[in-house]
Amino acid sequence: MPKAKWYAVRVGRRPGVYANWADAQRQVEGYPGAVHRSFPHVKAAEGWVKAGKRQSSAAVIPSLSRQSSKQLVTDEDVDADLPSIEIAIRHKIEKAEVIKAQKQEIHDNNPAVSADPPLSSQQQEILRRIMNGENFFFTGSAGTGKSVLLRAIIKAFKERDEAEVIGDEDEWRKYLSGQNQSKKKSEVKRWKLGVTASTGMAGVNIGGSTLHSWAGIGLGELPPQKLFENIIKNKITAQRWRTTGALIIDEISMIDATLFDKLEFIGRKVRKSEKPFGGLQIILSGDFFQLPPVTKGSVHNCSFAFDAMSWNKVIPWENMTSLTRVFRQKEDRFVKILESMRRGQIAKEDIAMLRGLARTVEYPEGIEPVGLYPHKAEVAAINAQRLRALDTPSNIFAAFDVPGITSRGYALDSSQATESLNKNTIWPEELELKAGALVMLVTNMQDGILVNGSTGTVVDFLTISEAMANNIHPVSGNFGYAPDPKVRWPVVEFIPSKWASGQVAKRVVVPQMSVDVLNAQGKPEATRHQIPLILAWALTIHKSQGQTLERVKIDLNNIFVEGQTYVAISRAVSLDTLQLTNFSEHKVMAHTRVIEWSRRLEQQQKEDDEWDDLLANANLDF
Ligand SMILES: Nc1ncnc2c1ncn2[C@@H]1O[C@H](COP(=O)(O)OP(=O)(O)OP(=O)(O)O)[C@@H](O)[C@H]1O
Repeated sequence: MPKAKWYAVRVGRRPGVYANWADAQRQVEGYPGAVHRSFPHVKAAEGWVKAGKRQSSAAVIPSLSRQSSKQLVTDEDVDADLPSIEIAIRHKIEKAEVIKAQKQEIHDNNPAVSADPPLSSQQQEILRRIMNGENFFFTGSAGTGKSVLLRAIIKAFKERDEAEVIGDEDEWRKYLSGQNQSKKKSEVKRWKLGVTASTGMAGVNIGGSTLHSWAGIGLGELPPQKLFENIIKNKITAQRWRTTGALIIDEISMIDATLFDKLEFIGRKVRKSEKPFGGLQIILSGDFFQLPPVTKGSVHNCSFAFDAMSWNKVIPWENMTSLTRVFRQKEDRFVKILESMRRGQIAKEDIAMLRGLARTVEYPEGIEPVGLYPHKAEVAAINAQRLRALDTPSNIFAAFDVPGITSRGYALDSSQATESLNKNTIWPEELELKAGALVMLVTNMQDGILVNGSTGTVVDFLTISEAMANNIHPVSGNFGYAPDPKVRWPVVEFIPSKWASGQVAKRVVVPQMSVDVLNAQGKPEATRHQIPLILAWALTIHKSQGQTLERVKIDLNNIFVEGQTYVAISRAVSLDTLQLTNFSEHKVMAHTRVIEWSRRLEQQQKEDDEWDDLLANANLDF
């Protein structure tokens, strides 16, 4: 007899529980932001639908209570008239339920996974070798598709080891605490792939955690033996080290040599194997010519991961590859300039040409470029001043943060969750918007057209139904909760992404969505519900790393570290849409040790290629 299934529609035309998919499908198909799933028991399905109703009201209360403009709330909105103490009490009660329901949700809404292009043959070959179990380091200039390849690797692991990729934390806990002994150890699901990055923001971008949190090393400053002893005291962390099959570390350029060696030592000790990292497969990605490790002393004297004593044992020369094809920029001259700038060089004729880019670029749709600056303080001041200058009403959207569990198994409180989200994501705790504001999207949309870095202007504030009545659709992302139908969300006119897709300008409504800071088990440590926009008149170069900006204005006046000029300029897609002020030859800086090391890598690759050609052409008749 086939198993019974109940179809629960939380958000759709008529929310409820349906006995067959055809009925449920009618409620969700084509419905923006529809949320549904199936259950084996009717009670569970009903409970999930009810929990959804509570969640969606709880989710918007904090936003409503802090909106400065009444105009945002429609007349039927009763919550807005409740006394604030009553709202606070209701919020507290409902929050507990929200957290409970939140934990049940499988977080497959990874914002990083949008429609990526097919891999090039070089990307495919690296993917093949990694899936074959080899340790690997792939690098390449900005825009050569490192992030695209990384997402493909994560996807391939997930498809191959489906059930085991994330593992079941609760099952592990039970097993480790002596419950659940009916199962053999080999039957308990376990983690297979560690997805990490050197910084929280890079971790969020690939749907992973920080390397520090995965490894359970805190700041990583203790001696290696002490770190090892601390790790084995925490069963969850120790088991993670022992049972992970492969570990991804993105933005490896920001990990220093000492930390790399410490981690390699811990790998051997915890996994009781003398193989590098104790046999854990290591997959590294990053560009040493971009931003260097954050060091306590002078940034110019930092040590890089490739300086580590264990580096060559972990990654032999033949397992390091530089991606060669630049996809972000299409103009040959721009690609060549960037390539030499990456190495700290610039030709005389290019200096003159780059100085000439100080002009103002006029754009047909009137949407301004994003400004990139080295320092946080100047960014905040510019955005605040530009917003103040607009005489349209101000609308403030407060984030709703939900605490989760840390990698070590501790529950965060709400202020810790907010702290973690502020540190590890770019999503604002409070977002003030006005019609006329220049904004940037901070997540990838599922259509693959609007991406992290797409910019546009706020043109209006509308509820979802008002927007739909005007043929303006919500962005195609994962909302976490259904967008509150009573709130007037910003309508944004995004610039045409000709370079990415050949599409024309898009006017869309951007409601509240969600972002997770994940713990090492792939579960949320903290979740923020907020509109995924930031003000974009100014942005730090640091935060722009990894982004593609169609229109960009860069001021190099206060550049202070190697790689900064290169990171900033390589965000642009063409020289026509780049405005560059305060450019001078000495602002182009690359770290001398990175230059030397990279030369050796290229030399090695050249020799390998020559050998391959030689062998291919040789008449080897054995
Ligand atoms: N195989 C490919 N075919 C076509 N376009 C690609 C391919 N790989 C990457 N791209 C595109 O090139 C752009 C840059 O890709 P990506 O962000 O992965 O580069 P990156 O090397 O990670 O850059 P950065 O170092 O600046 O972060 C993206 O728009 C991406 O969609």
